[in-house]
Amino acid sequence: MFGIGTKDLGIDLGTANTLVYVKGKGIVVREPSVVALQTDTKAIVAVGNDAKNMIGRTPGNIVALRPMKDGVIADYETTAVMMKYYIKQANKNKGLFSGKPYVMVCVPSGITAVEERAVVDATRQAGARDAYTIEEPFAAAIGANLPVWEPTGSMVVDIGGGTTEVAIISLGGIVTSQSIRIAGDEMDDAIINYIRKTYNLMIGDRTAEMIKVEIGSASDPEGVDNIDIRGRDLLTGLPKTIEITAEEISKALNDTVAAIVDAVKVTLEKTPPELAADIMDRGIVLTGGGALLRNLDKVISEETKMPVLIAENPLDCVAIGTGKALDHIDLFKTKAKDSR
Ligand SMILES: Nc1ncnc2c1ncn2[C@@H]1O[C@H](COP(=O)(O)OP(=O)(O)OP(=O)(O)O)[C@@H](O)[C@H]1O
Repeated sequence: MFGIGTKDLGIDLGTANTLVYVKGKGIVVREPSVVALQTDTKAIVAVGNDAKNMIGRTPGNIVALRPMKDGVIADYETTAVMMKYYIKQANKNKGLFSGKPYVMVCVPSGITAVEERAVVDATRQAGARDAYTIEEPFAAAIGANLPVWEPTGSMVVDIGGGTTEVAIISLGGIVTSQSIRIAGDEMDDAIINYIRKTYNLMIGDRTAEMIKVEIGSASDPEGVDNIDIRGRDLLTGLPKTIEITAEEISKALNDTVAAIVDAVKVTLEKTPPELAADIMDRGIVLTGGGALLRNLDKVISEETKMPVLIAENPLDCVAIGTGKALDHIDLFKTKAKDSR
């Protein structure tokens, strides 16, 4: 069935980052989900890190774009091109696979059938022998080493760039879940809006993300330093530097954090009591880049009265889980056949 040397791939096709996991090797590609194209010919100028560095800095004939939005494909052709590039990259100089690989791709749990179809088709177009999908929070739970196949409740909150996925898992399936299109990108937008309104200063997406990572906090950022940021003064049109405090940024992030906490609470309210008791024992596990926001674990714990843990390597959990799910590919093949 498999070509000699063919290796299967797990791809975490994220709004912010794309990771490729090769069975038996681990994560071999980890790059931003960004592509830079010539505006007229659509020829690719750069993909990944090189393209991300161009965001907000391109001349008129080049555009740097993120083909994924809110966890789903916003630009089909560019997504396929990006995936093709990363599948090739996964094999670069390593000779990991010779034939076309089977590819497992993660998708948000709130995805529509049409959106899921687009992911499968784009993956095939990118060179997969066949493509299967796994729901992101399920992959995150596998990647965080939660006992997903056992008759016990596990709860995972995966906070990515475009979506926050909350799920209760038991016996190899999602019992109840909640997917909201509010996550890291929304935090960046909240910072941009706050700085524009308060200081009449326009900053770019990359600066906003840097501020969030450097001094962002879900609550009480005691001991976090102020930083200087640069942007364009909306009154004079000239570049300007201002100093902002961690308290201000924490306040700017209030609504986004509240929306994430709310999604966790709503999911808990829908959890059957036996599983809720299991989760009380083992705790809620946070994955995804958003899990690294200072004090987010504390705030969720205070609001839910549950223990909260951050997974080891939260940015890698979905990719690891997507890759590990390849060991159970037959389960996913059956599911794919059922829905086709
Ligand atoms: N230290 C940090 N503090 C806060 N946020 C962070 C930190 N590090 C990364 N992030 C944020 O995590 C997000 C990316 O996380 P991740 O790679 O898990 O998302 P993704 O899988 O690409 O997105 P999605 O799951 O929505 O498709 C970005 O918004 C990034 O800014």
